[in-house]
Amino acid sequence: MYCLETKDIFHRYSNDDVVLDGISLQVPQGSIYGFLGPNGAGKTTTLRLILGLLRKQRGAISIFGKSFDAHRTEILRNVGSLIESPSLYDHLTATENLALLQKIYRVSRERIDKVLELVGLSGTGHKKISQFSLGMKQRLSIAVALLHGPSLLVLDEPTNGLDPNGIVEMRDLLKRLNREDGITIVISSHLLSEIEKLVTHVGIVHGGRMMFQGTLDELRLKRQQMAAVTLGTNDDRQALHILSEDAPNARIVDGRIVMPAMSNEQIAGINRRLVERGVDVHALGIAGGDLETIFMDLVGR
Ligand SMILES: Nc1ncnc2c1ncn2[C@@H]1O[C@H](COP(=O)(O)OP(=O)(O)OP(=O)(O)O)[C@@H](O)[C@H]1O
Repeated sequence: MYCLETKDIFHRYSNDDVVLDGISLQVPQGSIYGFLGPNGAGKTTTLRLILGLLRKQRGAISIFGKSFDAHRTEILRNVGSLIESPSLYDHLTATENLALLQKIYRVSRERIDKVLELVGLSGTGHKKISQFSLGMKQRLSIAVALLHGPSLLVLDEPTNGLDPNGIVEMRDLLKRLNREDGITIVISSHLLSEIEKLVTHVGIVHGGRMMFQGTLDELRLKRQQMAAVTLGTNDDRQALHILSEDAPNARIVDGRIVMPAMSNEQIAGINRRLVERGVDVHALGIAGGDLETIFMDLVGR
C-alpha cells in the first residue's frame, strides 16, 4: 500500500493553460520522496491539490489507503505540511507561536516541548522569531507542521533560501524524523543535488507531466545507461572507421569521440584495437552520467 497515491491528476487554472497533465505519484510508506522539477513544472500545484488547498478537477488522490474526497478531515488530521511560508508571529518566541496553535489543534502542552526538541530549537527560550535565522525559522515551520503528530509530512521547497549549513541541518532533521518517528516525507525541490543525499524515491515532473518515477537506485541505473564513453585520439576519423562495428553509434562531438555506455571489457577491447591499428589514444573518459545532468536531460534542458 502506498502512503500517498495520485492517479492521473489534471489541473488547469482559469487562464486555460493545462498545468498538470496526468500526474500519478506513488509514495511508499516510510519513504522520503523527492518531488523534483524546474520552476513552474507544477510541483506546488500538485502539492496543493494533495492537501485539498485547490479543488481537484480530474483524477484521484488517496492517502493512507483512503480516498481523499471521502475521508478528507480524517486524513488531514494525520498530515503535516509546509507550503510557502507559514504565518509565524515575529514578536513572539517559538514556544509562544506554538502555544497559539496548540489550542487550535487541541494537543497537550508537552507536545510543544517535544516538537521544539525534535527540530533542535529547545534552547531558544525568550528569543523572538524576529531574531531567528532563516534556517531556524524553517525548522520552526517544521515544528508547526509536526505539532499534531502527523505520519505524513508534505514540504514544498523547505530548503529554499537556506545557506549550505542550513540545508545540511534541514536534511539531518528530516532524516531523523523519517528514521526515528517513521514519518513519510514528500519534499519538493528544483535541485536534485540538494536532496539527493536525503531521498529514497524520486518523481521528476516537467511541464505538468511525470518524466520519471522510481527509487534513487533506479535513477542511478539510468545514470549508468545515459553515461557516455569519450575518447581522444590522434586521428578521430580513422578511429571512427575502425570502431564502426564495435560502436556503430560513435560520433565526434567537440573534438572527442563519444560512444554510448559500455562495459569495462568493451572499453579495454576498443582501446586495444585502436592501438593495434596504429591510432594513438591519449584520453579515455566517462561523461554526462552525473545525476544533475540526467535530471537536465530528462526535462529537456
Ligand atoms: N494561481 C495561479 N493562477 C494561474 N496560474 C498559476 C497559478 N499558480 C501557478 N500557476 C502556473 O502554473 C504553473 C505551475 O506552477 P507551480 O507553482 O505549480 O510550479 P512549481 O513547479 O511549484 O514551480 P516553482 O518551483 O517556481 O514554485 C506555472 O506555469 C505557473 O505560472
